[in-house]
Amino acid sequence: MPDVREEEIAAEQRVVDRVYERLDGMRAQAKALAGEGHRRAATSSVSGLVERDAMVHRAAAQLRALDAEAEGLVFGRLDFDDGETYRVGRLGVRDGVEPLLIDWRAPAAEPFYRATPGEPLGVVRRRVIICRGQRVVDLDDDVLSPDRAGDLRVLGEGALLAALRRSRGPHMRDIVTTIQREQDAAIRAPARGVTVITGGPGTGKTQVALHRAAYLLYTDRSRFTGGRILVVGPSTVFTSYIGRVLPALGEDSVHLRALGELVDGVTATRRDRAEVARIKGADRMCEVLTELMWQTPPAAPARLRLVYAGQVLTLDAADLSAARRRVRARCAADGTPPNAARTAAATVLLDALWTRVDGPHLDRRLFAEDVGDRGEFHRFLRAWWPVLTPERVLSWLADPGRVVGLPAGDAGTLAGSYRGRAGWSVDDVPLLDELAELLGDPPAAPRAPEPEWQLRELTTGTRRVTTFVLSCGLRDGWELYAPGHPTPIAVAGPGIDNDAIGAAQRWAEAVILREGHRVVGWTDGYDPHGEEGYVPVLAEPLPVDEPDDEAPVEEPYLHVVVDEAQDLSPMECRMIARRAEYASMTIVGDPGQATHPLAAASWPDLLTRLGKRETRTLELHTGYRVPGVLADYAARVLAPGVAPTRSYRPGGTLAVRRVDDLAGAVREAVRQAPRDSTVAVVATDDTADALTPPVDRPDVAVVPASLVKGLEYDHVIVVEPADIVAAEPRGRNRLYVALTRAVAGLTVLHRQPLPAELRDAGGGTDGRTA
Ligand SMILES: Nc1ncnc2c1ncn2[C@@H]1O[C@H](COP(=O)(O)OP(=O)(O)OP(=O)(O)O)[C@@H](O)[C@H]1O
Repeated sequence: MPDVREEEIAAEQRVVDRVYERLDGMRAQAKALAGEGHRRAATSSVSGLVERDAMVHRAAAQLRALDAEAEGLVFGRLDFDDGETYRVGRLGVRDGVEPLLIDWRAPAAEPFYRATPGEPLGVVRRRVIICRGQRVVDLDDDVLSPDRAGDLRVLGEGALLAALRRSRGPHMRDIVTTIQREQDAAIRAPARGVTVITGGPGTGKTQVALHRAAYLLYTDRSRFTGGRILVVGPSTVFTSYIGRVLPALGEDSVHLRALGELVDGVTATRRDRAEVARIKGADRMCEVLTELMWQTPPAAPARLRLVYAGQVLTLDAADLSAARRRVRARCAADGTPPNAARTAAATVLLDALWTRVDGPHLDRRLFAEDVGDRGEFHRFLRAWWPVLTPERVLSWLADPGRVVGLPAGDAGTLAGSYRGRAGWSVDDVPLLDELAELLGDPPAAPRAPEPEWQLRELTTGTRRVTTFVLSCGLRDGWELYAPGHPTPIAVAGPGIDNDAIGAAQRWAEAVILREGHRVVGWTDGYDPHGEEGYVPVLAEPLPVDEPDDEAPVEEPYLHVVVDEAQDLSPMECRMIARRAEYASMTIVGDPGQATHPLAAASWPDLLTRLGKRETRTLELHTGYRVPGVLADYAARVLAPGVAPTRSYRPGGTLAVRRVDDLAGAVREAVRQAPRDSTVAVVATDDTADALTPPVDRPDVAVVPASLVKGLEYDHVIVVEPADIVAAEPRGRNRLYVALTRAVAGLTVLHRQPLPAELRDAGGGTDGRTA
């Protein structure tokens, strides 16, 4: 006889089967929608294409979401005190009007993450349904009776422990089944204003930030369409680690970018040393860059020489410098940026040249017209006042003589960082962004004038028309031409009499409508065949999304999420603030892990840098990554005043070893790490360069300490903590970050004495603590 549990599993299986059946139906519908879209495209009209694109896009998004969510689709069940029951899953699934599955982000699913015995919210039982593929394998029930109030440490303990024990892949997985109460409160906090989410290592801040993005997209879908949430992470290693979580959550309308990727066309992964980062990250770089961009470009000609009215006119280097200063002063008066200042530069140069002209009989205006039109003057002007790119200007900093506004020592350090560099550093990206803003855009080239409309123009050759043209004449029947097309887009054939202008116009109006335009009236006009031609007075586009050849206008972000925000320098804040000007924000971070030399002293300070005011702060207290024994060890280097995290994860092994041969000890520690686990060797950036993973263990990563933030591994081997501390002013925090990456095992290897706080670590410097 099957026991109660098996019966319950079988009952859940029946529901899960129904949901998957329905999912198959939804998939078939989405495929049919895509097919219909392609069929419409066969009409090859503009509106057909637009419609096709929209349909195919919608169908593809639906299919993607259905496929991404197919695994573990149903994961929860809530039983209420009024007898109502429903299932919670990764997607909302209906069968007709009956809701089979509630999307985890829907308000109705909230009790799944919030109900406790003390505050049951009407729930009598909360069940986690554990599936493997489409098969229900286990159930985990919380009975929320008031007599168990205070009994519950976490929600869905069995499922949570199972999730924490699950083996780790190279990518972060979502936590929709096991989101905890305080995390849920942060995920579902209102979108408006600025939400600060803070907590120690492993408390799920990154998870919360990503689930929050998915939640906001779900609850405010009409507002957030077309990629209008920006999520910023500290490094490309980090963004690729978390990159799979969002699609798995069913969302692809999010721009996920590392700090080093925020400027289009640049992907920076290298961080500068702390003393360089301190200079590049400071606000005063704005002045340094402003001074820099008005300087004479290195390749600019040093002399202007031309002949006018038989006289040789010359401007030498000193004259040209003076002229450049005058251009800058003029531009400062009306806020013209350098890239829009070439006209001002021409005027100033002509003024300077005119002072060289000898001859009271000569006319100033004629002189300016003559010289200003000459090719040689234009060539000089383009070389002397080129359009500048941020990359070009920033590279000038390799010359310390160009650094204005910094103490000599800093100027030398800054210039040194640009000599022999391999590509841009992450710390350069805010400077490139600032320069893009400061340099401005060159004035747009004047558009070619529209060809003048010629009524009843007679011509025999083909010509592209600028509006729809209904043409009748040389051939039988009527032909309709569309803007930009040299051949007719529709031919009425002999079906409409050559004299039936009204009928032909009605036919044309129908075709034009299909092309997404509305005709307001007809008049005579250019006829491609040289006979009778009629053009619409106005054929205005219908309000449809026409495919646009022009560069897309960048939509402002409506919400910006910043992870590891404790580390943002003032210049990085300016870069993010530019993208968040009209956006609400979620700021996520841990002051205990702040390593940037210019990290803000507090959240209010950081928000001031971003030009925002805090609206709400939510704190996460429980850590799910680092087992207690490792968390306690790491907390020894935690800055005073920062509260350590309460760890929920059981187990963990700590080994601290003093060794003579560091490289050999690293190899040995790697060898001992289980094969099916993820392993990282963390060392100072300089040492990491010299350590290579053993050839037979490609799964072992050697990670410079500066890049390990936000990542996690089953086993972490931290090499020479004293060096990590000594490498930078906030080296202690860097070490804290390195020590809090391990999910199961931490091995600390050292040849030098350990930093004082870590000495006498439980089992001694040679000990192993479990
Ligand atoms: N509710 C949860 N259920 C299951 N796993 C969880 C939960 N919350 C967090 N985790 C896991 O704990 C680990 C740490 O999460 P996450 O990286 O989001 O923490 P964090 O606060 O951003 O850490 P850090 O500050 O060190 O970067 C991850 O493996 C995550 O999947």
